[in-house]
Amino acid sequence: MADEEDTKTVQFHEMGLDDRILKAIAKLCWLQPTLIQEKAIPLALEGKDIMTRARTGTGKTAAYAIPVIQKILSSKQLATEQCVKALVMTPTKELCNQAARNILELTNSCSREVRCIDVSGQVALDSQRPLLMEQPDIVVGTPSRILAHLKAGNLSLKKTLEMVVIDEADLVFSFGYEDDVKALMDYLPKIYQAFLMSATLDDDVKALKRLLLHNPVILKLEEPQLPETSQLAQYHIKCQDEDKYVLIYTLLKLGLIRGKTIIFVNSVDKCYRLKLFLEQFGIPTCILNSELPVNSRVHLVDQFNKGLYSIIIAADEVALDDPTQLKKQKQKYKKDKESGISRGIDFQHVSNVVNFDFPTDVDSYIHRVGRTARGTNHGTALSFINIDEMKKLEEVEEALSDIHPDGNSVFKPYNFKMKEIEGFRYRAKDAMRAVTKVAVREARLKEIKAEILNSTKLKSYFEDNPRDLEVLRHDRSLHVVQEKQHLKNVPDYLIPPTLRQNRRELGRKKRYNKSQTRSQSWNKAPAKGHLRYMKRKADPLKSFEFKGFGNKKRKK
Ligand SMILES: Nc1ncnc2c1ncn2[C@@H]1O[C@H](COP(=O)(O)OP(=O)(O)OP(=O)(O)O)[C@@H](O)[C@H]1O
Repeated sequence: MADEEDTKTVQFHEMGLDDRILKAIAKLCWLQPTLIQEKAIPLALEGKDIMTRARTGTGKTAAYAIPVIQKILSSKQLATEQCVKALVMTPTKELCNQAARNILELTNSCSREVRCIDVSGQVALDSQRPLLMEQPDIVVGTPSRILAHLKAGNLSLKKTLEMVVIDEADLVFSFGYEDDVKALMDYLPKIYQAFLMSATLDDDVKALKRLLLHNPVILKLEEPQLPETSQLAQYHIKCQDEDKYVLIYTLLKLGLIRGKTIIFVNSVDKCYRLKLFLEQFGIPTCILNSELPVNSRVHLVDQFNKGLYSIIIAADEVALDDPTQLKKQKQKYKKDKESGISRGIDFQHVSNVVNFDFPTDVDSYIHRVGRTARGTNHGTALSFINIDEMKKLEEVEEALSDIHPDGNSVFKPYNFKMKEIEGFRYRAKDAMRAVTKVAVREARLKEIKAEILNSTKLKSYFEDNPRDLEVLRHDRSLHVVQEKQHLKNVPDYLIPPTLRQNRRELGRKKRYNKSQTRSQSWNKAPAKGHLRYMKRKADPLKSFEFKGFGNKKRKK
């Protein structure tokens, strides 16, 4: 009985939270707190400084945002004057933007009683001054941006600040913000409550702790670095480098990878190469890499989250997006090279992560794969492995051995017989021929051009120089790789016999779904459990019998 009491999750409504926060949580459909939220929120409400280490995707943002909002709402009841009460710092603009949006979601029932602004945007300091003069309750920014505002006198925290948060704390120093954080200390009051949130507790986080926290509670959750196999299924396919293109095309075209998908590659060039390749088969994708301006990246992730795109091809190189930090960031660039794009970004409802190129280290694998199976969602990770990458796979296997303490590997092999898809290989070769160096260069230029046209900074320049704008608009690229009708459809004879049934079912399901959508207005909604079962069943990566794939021996 006592044990039952101990293991019972403390629910949100048992934490003494304001009704408006509970309403916002209900709107987000969060049924119960995640482990880190369950542990951190009550301690934070007691006023403790907290340092946490919790796995990626476990809801660390809400673990600090909920108590921060609760404390601000409570202080409002005392009719104190409007002032900045909380400072939230993260190492990149995207993460600032994301934190501010999460805070907004959690305050959307507070009818602007809690105001939060994100000052990390690429605009002049002066243009944000009026916003800061309004004394928002929460200010979000990178350490260098906050320091710049403090130095400019746009922000004053000495008398009013009550809470300081550093999210993704392990990246703060390695992104070159050490001096800024140290300089910032002079502008903070003597007493404040602080939270350090991190996916790892390394020496940098410990140094930050010494700098910012007073006698903190350390919440180091003893949990595997990635979710259990029941939530996250991890597969690998052993293949030659040149097979990767035909494989990804086949898996996508035959519907073996379905739902929102992030395909990771190891270079920006490869992003464009793969995009141009897939487009010829009528598979639309969008690209995410650190070359794109931060606004475009934020916009893209937003559109992906809204469901406008379903496949992102991402090259995870570090996002060196703050010019003032560039030199410092470059010095430590190597350390976080791999995690730049994947770190901390909350791509929502991602069904699959595909490592087209295997990541160069364990951390990077964890951060890439951590983009799926977030919160309480399920997901699948599939890694293409060539012979040279086997050692890296073993390193990841070793690092994730805590998921399967019984000694079994966390990876399941994805038995795919390459010879079954020979017909696809010819088509892939045909498509690959069009992906020349010139075409890739044109595609990159096209993207930069689109960015220039969309740039708000250059708007006034183009107003004064309309001819330049015209030239840019009409300067069409010479080598556009077109979608090819004959490649778009897959004739039946190309499909391996074992997959034909799968394809028929796919077609039937599509027709069934259409008729369901039509009739749903008068039909009773299916039970949630049934929906979950259907979704799992419909996920071919999980439900398909790969082992029988053209294997005559097994048929016996
Ligand atoms: N209690 C909850 N129930 C269900 N989903 C939740 C809950 N809390 C947060 N989430 C969702 O989980 C996802 C991950 O949350 P969040 O980005 O805060 O994780 P994180 O631990 O900060 O990850 P990372 O270390 O990668 O930044 C988000 O989509 C969020 O909406």
